[in-house]
Amino acid sequence: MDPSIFLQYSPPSGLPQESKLATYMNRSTSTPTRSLNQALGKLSLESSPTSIKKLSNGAPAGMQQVLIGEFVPISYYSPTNILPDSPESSPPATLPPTMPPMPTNPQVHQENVGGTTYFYSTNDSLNTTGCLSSSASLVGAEACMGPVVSAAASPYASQIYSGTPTHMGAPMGSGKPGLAASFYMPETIRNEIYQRNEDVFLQTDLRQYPDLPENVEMYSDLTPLESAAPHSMATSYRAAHRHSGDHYALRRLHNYSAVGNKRLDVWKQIDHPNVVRLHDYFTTKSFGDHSMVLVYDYHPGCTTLMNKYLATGTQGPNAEANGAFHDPFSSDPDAPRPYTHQKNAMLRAVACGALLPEAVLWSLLVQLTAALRAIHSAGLACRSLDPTKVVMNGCRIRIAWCGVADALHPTASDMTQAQQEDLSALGRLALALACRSVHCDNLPASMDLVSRTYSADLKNLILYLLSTAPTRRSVTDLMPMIGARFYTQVEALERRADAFEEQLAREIDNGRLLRILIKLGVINERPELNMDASWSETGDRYMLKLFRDYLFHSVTEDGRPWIDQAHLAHCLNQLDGGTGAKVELMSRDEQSVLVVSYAELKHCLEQAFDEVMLAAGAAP
Ligand SMILES: Nc1ncnc2c1ncn2[C@@H]1O[C@H](COP(=O)(O)OP(=O)(O)OP(=O)(O)O)[C@@H](O)[C@H]1O
Repeated sequence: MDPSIFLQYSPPSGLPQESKLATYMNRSTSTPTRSLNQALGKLSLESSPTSIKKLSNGAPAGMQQVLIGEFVPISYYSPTNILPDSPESSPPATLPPTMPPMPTNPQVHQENVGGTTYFYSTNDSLNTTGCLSSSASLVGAEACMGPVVSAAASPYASQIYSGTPTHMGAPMGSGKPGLAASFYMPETIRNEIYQRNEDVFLQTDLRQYPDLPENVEMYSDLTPLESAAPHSMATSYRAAHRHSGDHYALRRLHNYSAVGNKRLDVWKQIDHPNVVRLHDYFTTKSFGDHSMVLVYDYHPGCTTLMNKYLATGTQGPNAEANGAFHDPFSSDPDAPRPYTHQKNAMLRAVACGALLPEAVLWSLLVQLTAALRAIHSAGLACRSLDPTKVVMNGCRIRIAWCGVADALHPTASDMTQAQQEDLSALGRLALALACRSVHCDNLPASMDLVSRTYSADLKNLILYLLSTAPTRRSVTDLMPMIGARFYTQVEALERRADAFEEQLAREIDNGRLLRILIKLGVINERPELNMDASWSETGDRYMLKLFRDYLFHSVTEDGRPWIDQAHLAHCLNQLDGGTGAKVELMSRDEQSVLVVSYAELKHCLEQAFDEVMLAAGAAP
């Protein structure tokens, strides 16, 4: 923009009455208090929207075109550019203790430049007000959408995405990652999250289960997790809590006749990342019998270790994809037959790369031993550690349905023996995973495979767990065998946490911008409010309407829509921050330009939205 076009001009008095801005300006009671030069000095043109060429076609005769250089999307993610005058950039401690209200009629200076009228706020307190208003409205917005957070603790100036941290990006000099990669979530994380969401919303055809009760105590929408086997003693369901709507996994024990036992209350206390948490248990007659129901956390997208790593291709959905080991003694006629015995089949598995990498095995073992350590130190035993009762989603495994054995056998008392059996069960599970077969009865052949393929530590750990010596074993004895692999696991988890934190940093502002868009949508072009048909065309709302036009309906010099998503996000961030940066809004009749700060626009937005909310909550 060439400022000389303003400087040479001596302003006429008055606002063109045909301009719709007159409606807004009529509310002003003040007189101009500073010169156009002063006002221009305050303009932040680097981020000004007027770099959009507008009005070239069909501009009324005599009107001065506001022609400014093509808008160049500067680095919107650089805090120095995005918030030139941001009042929020000063530390919260410097804010005045009280919050002066936004003046309803800010002092406005107006200038007509060759037929285009410019309006400037001359209220010097605007910056401060904008800052405070933004804090206030943050609380307002949060109160409307969720828990209130301390506005002062999170100034908006620092809430704009600052780019991928170097420790997450490609190393310098190793070539640029694609632009898309820097804007979008990696496919792996997206797929993982989508898969979980899909699982929660997946509806089973409940006509197949006509006997399912509509409600079971506080739970409804029961969906079987597995097709029921005939004469089954237990059935699993996903269900929604009737009050909170949260999903839970229910385990129903059919024809349950035992009385309650205290161990289930101890199970409820176990809160461990590798144990599916028991929340509640109750007996019910909703299924037509006397059943006991145990209520667990529901982990969407789960599959059992059996299905993931051990089932043959026809049995498990993931098995084929993961190169599952084909059991040489499978009853499946299509399964490859061994030409000699189990050992040969295992060696063939090694040759075709179907065995799990050792790092995966250690990751599973570290998690399982962590779970057992928590369970045993609580004075409990798992009693059912087998691959069908360990579930997995992502890289996390959890022992499922803990406490069911205690519910079924409340009088079983030898806990020490049960814990020893847990360790043996862990040994069998480790061997099965190492051989990728549940048929490891030929122990020498299986151990031979393990020693040929994996480290001595893994072999020793399995031997220790399977040992039948009378000496008492403990899960803590496994620690030296795991050794430094524990650090590998911790490092992998930290890297994963880094990746998720990086994604969170990218997406964290989306909700904030959505809330602003919702507010604008609620206000703009509302046909009428409180019987006032001109509501959206007057006062604060008119400014917002022009801002909406500016944001979404800008056109290039030759009339084509001008769309730059970075610019959109930049403007919405400025609005949310209520910064002192100025924006020039053109009236639709192209006769006037209103120069306002984002602080003023933010105030308008909050006022108008509050009005709508008030009207919405009013008694009919
Ligand atoms: N807490 C949980 N959250 C989500 N899914 C789970 C949970 N626990 C288990 N599952 C899933 O539920 C499905 C059924 O588990 P379940 O143990 O009932 O299998 P099953 O083979 O039918 O065993 P059983 O014959 O003993 O009932 C499995 O696919 C498992 O992945």
